[in-house]
Amino acid sequence: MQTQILGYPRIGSQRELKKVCESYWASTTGQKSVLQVGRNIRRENWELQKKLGVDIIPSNDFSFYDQVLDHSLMFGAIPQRYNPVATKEGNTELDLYFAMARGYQKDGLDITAMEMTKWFDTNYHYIVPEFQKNQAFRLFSTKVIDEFYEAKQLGIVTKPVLIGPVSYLLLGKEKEAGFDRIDLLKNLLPVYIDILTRLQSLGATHIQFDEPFLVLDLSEQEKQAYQAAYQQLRKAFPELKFVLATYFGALQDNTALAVGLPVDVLHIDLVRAPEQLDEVVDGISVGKTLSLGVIDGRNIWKNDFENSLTIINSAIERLGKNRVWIAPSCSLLHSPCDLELEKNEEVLTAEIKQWMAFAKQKVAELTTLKQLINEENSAAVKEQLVRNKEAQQSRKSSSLIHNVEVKNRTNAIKQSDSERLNTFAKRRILQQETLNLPAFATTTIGSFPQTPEVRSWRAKLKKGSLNQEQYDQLIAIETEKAVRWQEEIGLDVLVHGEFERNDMVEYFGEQLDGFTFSQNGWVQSYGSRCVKPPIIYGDVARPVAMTLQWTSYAQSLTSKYMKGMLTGPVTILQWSFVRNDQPRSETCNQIALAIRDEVVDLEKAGIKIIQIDEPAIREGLPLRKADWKTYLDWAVRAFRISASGVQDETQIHTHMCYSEFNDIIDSISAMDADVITIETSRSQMELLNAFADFKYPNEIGPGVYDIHSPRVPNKNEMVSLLKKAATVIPKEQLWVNPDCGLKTRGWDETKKALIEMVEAAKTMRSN
Ligand SMILES: Nc1nc2c(c(=O)[nH]1)N[C@@H](CNc1ccc(C(=O)N[C@@H](CCC(=O)N[C@@H](CCC(=O)N[C@@H](CCC(=O)O)C(=O)O)C(=O)O)C(=O)O)cc1)CN2
Ligand code: MET
Ligand SMILES: [Zn+2]
Repeated sequence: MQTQILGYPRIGSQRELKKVCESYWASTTGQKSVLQVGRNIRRENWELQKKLGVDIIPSNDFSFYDQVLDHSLMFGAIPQRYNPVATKEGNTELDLYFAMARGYQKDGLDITAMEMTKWFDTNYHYIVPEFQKNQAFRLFSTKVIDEFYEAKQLGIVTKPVLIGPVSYLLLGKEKEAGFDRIDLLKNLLPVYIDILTRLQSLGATHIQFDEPFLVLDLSEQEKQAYQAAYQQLRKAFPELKFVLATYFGALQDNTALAVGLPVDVLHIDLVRAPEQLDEVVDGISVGKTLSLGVIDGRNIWKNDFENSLTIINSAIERLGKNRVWIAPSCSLLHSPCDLELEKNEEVLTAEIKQWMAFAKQKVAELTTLKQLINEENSAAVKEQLVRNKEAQQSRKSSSLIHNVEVKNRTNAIKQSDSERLNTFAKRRILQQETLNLPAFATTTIGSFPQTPEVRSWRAKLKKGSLNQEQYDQLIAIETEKAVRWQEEIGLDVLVHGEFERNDMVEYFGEQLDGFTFSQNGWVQSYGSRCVKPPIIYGDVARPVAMTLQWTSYAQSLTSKYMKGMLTGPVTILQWSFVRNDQPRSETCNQIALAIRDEVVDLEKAGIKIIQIDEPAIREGLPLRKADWKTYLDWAVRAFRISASGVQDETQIHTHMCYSEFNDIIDSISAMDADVITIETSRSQMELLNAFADFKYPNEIGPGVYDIHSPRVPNKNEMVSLLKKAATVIPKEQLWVNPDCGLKTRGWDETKKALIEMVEAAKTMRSN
């Protein structure tokens, strides 16, 4: 029995990649150091996996920004608008690559970035491939080949990881009418063949194809594409061992398809979908190996060895040891790097830490499981099993986890707790009277630039070189500056800027019972941006108000409306590492009650507009349609519980980004927020159609500019987006705002862009 890894975190255990990329973008370091950091991270990852005893180690799981974008560059799927960047003297392939990811606004060029969206149900974002009708593909970037060679030079023969051809096409988007992207398969396969030819000649023996779409609902045509693609690849490479990786769910009705594809190893996710084991084992043909994803790649809890051994042994009984591999459930991209770096017991106590495993520890667990199976039962290995049992037992019986009051309160939630007092139609009249806002009211989504300076104050507070009072003073000044500036440029509804928050989820987690934290448990979210998801280990409660002080302070500075700014229960749940000992819905209700109390406190303090962000509500949607309703019912209800403790006059906003709303618009509507702000600019208002078709009754702020790119939009382009919006949504319902918060931007570009945005709103009013 062998072990494999599908992918390893690539940010570096000290976020080296983030740091060097950001310096490169700021022109404070050269390309050489970027490439060097990349090489270092790859080497460390390979050598670590080797040292920890992994049999099949991946390559090409590294990326400077995003693995899907890597593939677009590899296949030469480079939108034409980047030609000037590609041909400009002095620009390298990496410059072209970053231009596609982030847009390009220099040397007199002004080119928008490619769209970004969520990677399945994770908080990772990928760059969406753009396809034209007669899209041609050719081998452009040789990264996968170079990295295989690089590892080989280090003495490690790796398994190159490719996104499979069908999933790659399905991840993309048609940029003109008149074709279906799946029909591009025939153009694409020759490039795969070219790549595999080169890899094989360099000595590759195994190739991993990631085909996560196999756990989604597939059309007949897509199923046929799978057959066609893998038969053609198999025919071209009878010798190479193909590892087909599925993850994030069960194969279900695609089981027959998946087990029938001409590959050598099939990987399945047995953490998300343990129930699929029997059916897959039944179906898999002689000669094929099954890779069991038994270690959770999406959470930080220690593996339960006894449970895993049962699963593995049951597969071995029927397939034999030679036809079974074991692995983490999915790429470890979604796990933090190394628990050993967590040394501060005041942050993460020893009791809770012993229940956890990060990427490196998961790799070690994998080897231990293999040793236990292969009966390399040295005393040390047996000892591991005993200690693992103790850790599981300690968690089950810990007094830290349960809070009777919280359980009683969630059990007592009534229907009326999730309902506003009156319908939106009635509330709207009252809110208009109270608030008296202009048409095309302008606002922002909450955060203003988290400059290195602001972050450094927090770092100093942690280190003790600033005390709480000094820190608060600095934040107060920054907040006041932001308030004054918003007044000056004439925004209608102001925000306090979120300067006091490290992250919109972690900040709340830090103030809630039942949460703990890591100091260095970073996970890539997109590009160089990382999150440090809080860890929910027990029942959640709010001991004291969380945002009252800063919101009230900001409101006291101005006679304009200050929006209260909260993160909603579904998003806090979705962006945390959650308990696996109770249903997610239960944890979500506990959080909802905590947020509800905060909303009520803000209202009491005179805050008239309160935004409850739910950017992750779409992301949490199950991958299979059959499971949607159950999820949407509890998720929408949790949001409504958090929002319904207030009077009709209090205006509740919500905000979402990266959301394909078409298929869940009724649930979005059922959230019954008075105003929803959404991300629409990168898709040119396309997303609004769902709201228009549904005749969405409440107010909407479609984002008029992309905040993920440093590019500054001008007034005219925002006016034209707003005009486009006004053709599908009655203008009385429209707000004007950016796509999302501005924390990742600098002040210079933020100021310029918002001044243009306010001007755009004025133009709309005068039309
Ligand atoms: N959780 C979450 N998920 C989300 C979003 C989000 O905002 N939060 N937004 C969407 C897009 N994703 C995003 C994810 C991360 C960031 C982001 O800005 N991340 C920051 C880190 C934010 C943070 O936690 N900052 C901390 C720690 C900052 C830090 O790095 N400190 C330095 C020290 C700084 C110094 O000495 O000056 C260090 O620890 O080394 C703070 O401000 O306190 C980053 O990567 O740079 C933005 C968007 C979707 N998913
Ligand atoms: N209020 C948050 C902000 O402006 C919402 C972000 S959604 C990812 O940063
Ligand atoms: Zn957002």
